[in-house]
Amino acid sequence: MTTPLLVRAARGERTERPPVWMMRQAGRHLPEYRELRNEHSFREAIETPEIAETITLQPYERYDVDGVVMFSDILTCLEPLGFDYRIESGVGPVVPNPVEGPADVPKDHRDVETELDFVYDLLDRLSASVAETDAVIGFAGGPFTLASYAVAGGADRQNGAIRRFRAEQPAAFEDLLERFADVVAEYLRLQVDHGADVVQLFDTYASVLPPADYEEYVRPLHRRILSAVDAPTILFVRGMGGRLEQLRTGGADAVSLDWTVDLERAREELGATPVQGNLDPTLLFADPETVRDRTAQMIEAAGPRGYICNLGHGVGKETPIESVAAFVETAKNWEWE
Ligand SMILES: Cc1c2[nH]c(c1CCC(=O)O)Cc1[nH]c(c(CCC(=O)O)c1C)Cc1[nH]c(c(CCC(=O)O)c1C)Cc1[nH]c(c(C)c1CCC(=O)O)C2
Repeated sequence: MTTPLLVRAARGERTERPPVWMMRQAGRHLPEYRELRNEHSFREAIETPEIAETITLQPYERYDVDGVVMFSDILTCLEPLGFDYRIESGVGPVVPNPVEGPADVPKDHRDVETELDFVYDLLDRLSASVAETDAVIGFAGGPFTLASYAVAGGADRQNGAIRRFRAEQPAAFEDLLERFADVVAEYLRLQVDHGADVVQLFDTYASVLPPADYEEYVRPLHRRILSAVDAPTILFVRGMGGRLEQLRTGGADAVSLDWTVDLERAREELGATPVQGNLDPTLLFADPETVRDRTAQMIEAAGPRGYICNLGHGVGKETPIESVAAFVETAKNWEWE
């Protein structure tokens, strides 16, 4: 069996060129995605394995990236805990039955494998349709980010609702995070059973907590979740540039950095820890030549060992295809001397 390039980089190996994929590579910047979404709601698309497979493979076919990220959403993990959700166009995620007080914190969760069987069906398909040299990437949301949606009932600037909940109801806050951690640990563990070669944990919003609280409530859960996963793991939390040590010790094999972090300095601070990132996604609105230059500078700064070429966050909605292609090609044509 051939080990995918992306897996080798996530394990910290030196690779002949950096593997490349993009967060949110399947989605609204692709006309073929928008076309399919005209016919199906978001929930219908992620819950129908045939449709989710088609969407997952769209960026693979168009750009020949080194990994496909299963087309799904972090919000699926709300369901085993009894929360409903939908994605409203122009609004974003909506949770119609949010947590309002301690009594709304679930005591237990439903069976993850049964509840989220469409995800496992999707992964079975992807492991059959993706080449051995390329990686199938699974993922889940982190407990803080999921709890933020469950408490705020939707997107929430600065995550004020969950931060206030933690102050008013500290025990319930801790319980809620624990419940999500249970679901996410099981969810990711099963993704690997169904063929995920790598998994990424997105606790995107967790850095809004003060560092001491992050240390107390969030990091131990990341470590617990990731220790249950029998495949290379990547941890993404936005805004951790000043706290790289907290990210490095989160229990993942590799860390994913946002675009505000200086890659060369981060490499010095992080030592041997593999890194993924971190081109500013809005730079992809520049012309392809500029994108090539900036991507090359980034790869130079990262160096040949334990590095996965990616953006610092997801591909934006109207991003021009030619510039995305220029980003991917720069990594694919790279040769370390
Ligand atoms: C916080 C978060 C969410 N979802 C996700 C996160 C963590 C990563 C991050 O910080 O970006 C993760 C996510 N969401 C999606 C993917 C898989 C596809 C991929 O990465 O290629 C992944 C990995 C698809 C999606 N998830 C969503 C879309 C857009 C759906 C559409 O309108 O067609 C996609 C492609 C919906 C969604 N779901 C969520 C948001 C904020 C939105 C966008 C709302 C909007 O802009 O209307 C919650």
